[in-house]
Amino acid sequence: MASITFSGATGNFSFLPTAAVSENSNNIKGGFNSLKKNLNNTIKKHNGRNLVSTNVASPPLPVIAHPPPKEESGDGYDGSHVAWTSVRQERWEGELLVQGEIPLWLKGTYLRNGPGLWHVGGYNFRHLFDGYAMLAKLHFHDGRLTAGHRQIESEAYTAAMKNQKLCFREFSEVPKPANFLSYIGELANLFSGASLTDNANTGVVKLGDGRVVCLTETQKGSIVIDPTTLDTLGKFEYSDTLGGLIHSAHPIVTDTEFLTLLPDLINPGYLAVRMKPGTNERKVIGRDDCSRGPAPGWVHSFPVTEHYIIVPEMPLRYCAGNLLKAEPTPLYKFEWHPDSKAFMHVMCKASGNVVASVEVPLYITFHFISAYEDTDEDGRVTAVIADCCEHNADTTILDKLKIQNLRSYTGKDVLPDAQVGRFKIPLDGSPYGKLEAALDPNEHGGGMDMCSINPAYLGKKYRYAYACGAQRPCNFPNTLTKIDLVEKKAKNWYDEGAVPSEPLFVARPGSTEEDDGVVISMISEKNGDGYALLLDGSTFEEIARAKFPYGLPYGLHGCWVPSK
Ligand SMILES: CC1=C(/C=C/C(C)=C/C=C/C(C)=C/C=C/C=C(C)/C=C/C=O)C(C)(C)CCC1
Ligand SMILES: [Fe+2]
Repeated sequence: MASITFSGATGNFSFLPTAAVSENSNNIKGGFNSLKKNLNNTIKKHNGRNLVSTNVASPPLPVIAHPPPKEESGDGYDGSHVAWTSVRQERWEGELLVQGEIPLWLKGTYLRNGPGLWHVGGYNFRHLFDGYAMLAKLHFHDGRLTAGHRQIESEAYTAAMKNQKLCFREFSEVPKPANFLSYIGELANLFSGASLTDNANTGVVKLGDGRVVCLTETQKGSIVIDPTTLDTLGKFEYSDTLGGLIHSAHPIVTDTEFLTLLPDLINPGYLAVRMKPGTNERKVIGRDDCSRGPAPGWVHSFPVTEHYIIVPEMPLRYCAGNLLKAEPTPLYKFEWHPDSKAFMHVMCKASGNVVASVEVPLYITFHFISAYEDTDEDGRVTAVIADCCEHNADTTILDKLKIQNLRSYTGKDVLPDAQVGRFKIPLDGSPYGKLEAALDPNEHGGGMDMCSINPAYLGKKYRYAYACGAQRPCNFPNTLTKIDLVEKKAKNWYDEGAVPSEPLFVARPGSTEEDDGVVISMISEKNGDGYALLLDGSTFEEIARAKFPYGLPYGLHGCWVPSK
């Protein structure tokens, strides 16, 4: 879609034709007229306002971003915290005024994906993970910052907008069948995967060949986007015949490969697969049978070391019965099976052989931080260490992430505790592994999730992790935390009322220290505002922030696309 660029006395800005089409507007075609109206308002309001940027690297900039009128969200929610409020409009792009200094070496685009719209045709979704995907971008260039956001045009989103109703099965939502016959058809669609969503609202990755793909847990929800325009380019079609409907939402992606796990719901186990850059074909590395249980454990993410793929087998297991249900069950598509125990498996990347399968204490994790090989004094690998954001084996976190619970914060401390869970998986044939807190959880306020590390340390022994932590009372992680796994200390960033999204570490080119770089996050504020935030990776002090024209909802995961 072409953009229209306008230049004025106070600077120039571009506005995409559908940018002013409110998500609530029933008349999509009428959007262009309202665009023109908004545009005239924008021009009038910005004429003569020449705000000075405090960024010494760039010339004074006009404010070129203008919030659209705050419309009623359409879901009966007045938006007291923008983190849990549907995005105001389908898309926007503009340059932001920077306070502080963006390092001149920071050249590239931070992309962040996440749910952004939780209602359709007057119907409100129940869970955070149900929302239609919204991509946000922060493009850093010469100390300046251009931002934008846009809904991903998945089939699920497009059909919902066209028909003004839910048309595909989301995390907790199921379309209502019109009658019994359509219910039977719906069941058939479920078995074929046709009724599952392709709403790619979880993550975004840059493949080794440069393609940028948004992902969710359904394989059909792999969608290629343009990292500059945020255009939806089309489905990422896997050209192999591996089949299956779901995969891990967090593949491990490097310049040379894409590794992921495909859970097998029929013969409980996992296929580990590899896809090379420039291809769409996944090849099997190996298969890992589940040790126990009626189905594989939920595998939202998994870690790797230099030589191994670590396959987690949580007692929170997929449940085919729950997949078929029309109403959400207490644990959605999953079931908690403590009797089936918990395991960690280690598969050799080269041979596909499973070299260790150990029972570990019960655990709940969605996000692994990283893993590495532990060696003895002779350099022999004796164990694998795998770290994760672990929710004290308590599934209640899933319920806390219901949109209603997030919106109805009363000031009570309701966020369940979490820890940096450190697994030690012996490779000497012993049947048991260990799980312990890697540091005192009070260091990060007891809550924690949404983590990243310096990507150069993927699979290697590392010291620092960046995550969201908690300053209590809270109902959701509300700090950014830098965790030092050697000193067993954390340094925390906090801004009252702020909900920060997953911190992403970008290394300074040529750096030799693990924490030499910046940490990028996007903040949703209680008052409806929001800003991009840059922290120094080493001191964890703020170095720059830039206010968005209006706050954006909370987003899940991001990636860095360096400029060429
Ligand atoms: C759509 C279907 C599914 C979808 C699964 C999805 C969208 C899962 C998303 C999971 C995410 C975003 C997990 C994030 C966790 C964040 C936490 C715990 C933060 C905690 C803070 O304290 C299936 C369920 C796969 C079934 C098929 C259909
Ligand atoms: Fe995730």
